[in-house]
Formats: sequence, structure tokens, C-alpha cells
Amino acid sequence: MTLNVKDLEVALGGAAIVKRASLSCAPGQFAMLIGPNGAGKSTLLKALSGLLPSRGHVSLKEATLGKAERQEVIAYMPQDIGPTSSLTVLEVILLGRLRSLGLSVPGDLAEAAQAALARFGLAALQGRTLDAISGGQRQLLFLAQALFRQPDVLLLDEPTAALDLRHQLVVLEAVRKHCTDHGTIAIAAMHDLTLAAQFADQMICLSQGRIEAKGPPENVLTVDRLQRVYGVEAEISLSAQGRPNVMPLRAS
Ligand SMILES: Nc1ncnc2c1ncn2[C@@H]1O[C@H](COP(=O)(O)OP(=O)(O)OP(=O)(O)O)[C@@H](O)[C@H]1O
Repeated sequence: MTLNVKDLEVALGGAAIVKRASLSCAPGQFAMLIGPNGAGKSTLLKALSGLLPSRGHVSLKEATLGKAERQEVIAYMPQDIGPTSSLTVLEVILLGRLRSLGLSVPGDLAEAAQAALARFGLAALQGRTLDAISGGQRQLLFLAQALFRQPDVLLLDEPTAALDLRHQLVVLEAVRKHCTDHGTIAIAAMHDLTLAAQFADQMICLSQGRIEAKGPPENVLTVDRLQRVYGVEAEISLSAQGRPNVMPLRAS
């Protein structure tokens, strides 16, 4: 069940934002999408999930996916998780009967939901409203929800942005394990290049809407590329696990 994207193009407000992006992810692969602010990472992820109109081809299981099918098999976790959520209008009206709906949740599903909350340390918060938990806790909750959906493809926009050091690892380890266990494909937009490199099977570097490089982290993260794409002088060393460590020195 490989994800293939060919010549994806997205225009917003009359401007080309994503330009002829092609990529491929094998089942179980965790890919990291990197690139400077405004490179087009969120736009690419939203277009892949069917939330933005795009041109080009997106296929999974060798079948081309239209917009509706993408929304079915691809889960997207946005960058800015406010106290609101991405519920549809229909889901919102159904929630008006939440109490009676709640009674009809099968026992095994309720147990699985509890386990999913517990996995991210959220079990004790289950009675709270979304505006009464912290930004990081909301990020954990929506990640738990995205995994609970069991999608074929999981798109995460800066999933660790609001999280402390430990929870960054909890989240990336959980996604890594989910991909390995279920063959799910995950693509995460990330700004922390060292953290991304630690978990990436593949890195995809976006610059001004174009894919500038893709492949193993050690091939994508080079001193020259960080200079060219990010305008940053950096040192790169290899960790004991053979993963690149990026030490940014100065903006050039
Ligand atoms: N609705 C819109 N209309 C016009 N331009 C837009 C719109 N949304 C985003 N853009 C522009 O598209 C470009 C890419 O934005 P996008 O949010 O995809 O970048 P990004 O790589 O995710 O950035 P960041 O790392 O800052 O989150 C930016 O120049 C942005 O200003």
C-alpha cells in the first residue's frame, strides 16, 4: 500500500504555492517534511488530505484517490489546534445527543478509547472540556484521536510544536510504533531537524514550494543544503545511531 504523489500543484490566492511535488512512501514508512517558514509544508499536507484543491495525482493501493476518498483514508492533524476541533457540521449536531450516543458506544470501543487516552497520559483529563486543558494536552489529544481513527495515511503538521522534551519523544515513538505495527504511512512537518532525523525513514525537503531533496536523513541534511534552503550556517555530526545532529551556528 504505497502512497504515490505525482506532480501535485496547489495554488492559493492566484499564486503557485506547491509546485510539481512528487514523492513516494512505502507502507509503514515515517517521513519527515522539512523546509523553512512559508516553504509550503502545511499547504502540501492539506492538499494531500483533500482539504485544499490541488492538481496532480495521489494514489494509494494503486488506486487514484479523489478528494472524498482522501478524506476517508487520510487523517490530518493541523498545526494550530485551538479549543475548537475539525468536527463536521453533521458531527456537531449529532453531538447534541452525546449522552444517549455515549450509552451506545460498544464496550470494547470505550475500552480502546480509554487505552488510547492513557497511552498519552490523558486519562485523568477525560471529563474536562477542550478549553480547560493546555495547548500541549490538546496536541496530544488530537494525535491520540488521529491514531484512534486507524487511517492508512497520517499527516501531522508540526506534531511536537507545543510539547515538552519528553512528550516530543512520546509522540514520535507512538507514531513510529503505529506505523511499524499497522503499516500506516505517516508524514510529519517538522522544524527540529535533529529530532526529525532521529525518527525519519525518509526526509523530504521543501523550498519555495518545490521538493529540493528527498531520501535518507544523512543524504538530505547537508551543510550546503542548510545554507541554501534555510540561509543558516550549521555543523552536522553523526549520532552514535548514525543519525545527523544539526547544530545551527548563525543565520547568514
Ligand atoms: N490562503 C492563502 N492564500 C494565499 N497564500 C497563502 C494562503 N495560505 C498560505 N499562503 C502562503 O503559502 C505559502 C506557504 O504557506 P504554508 O503555511 O504552507 O508554509 P509552511 O511551510 O507550512 O510554513 P510554516 O513553517 O511557517 O508553518 C506562504 O507564503 C503563505 O503565506
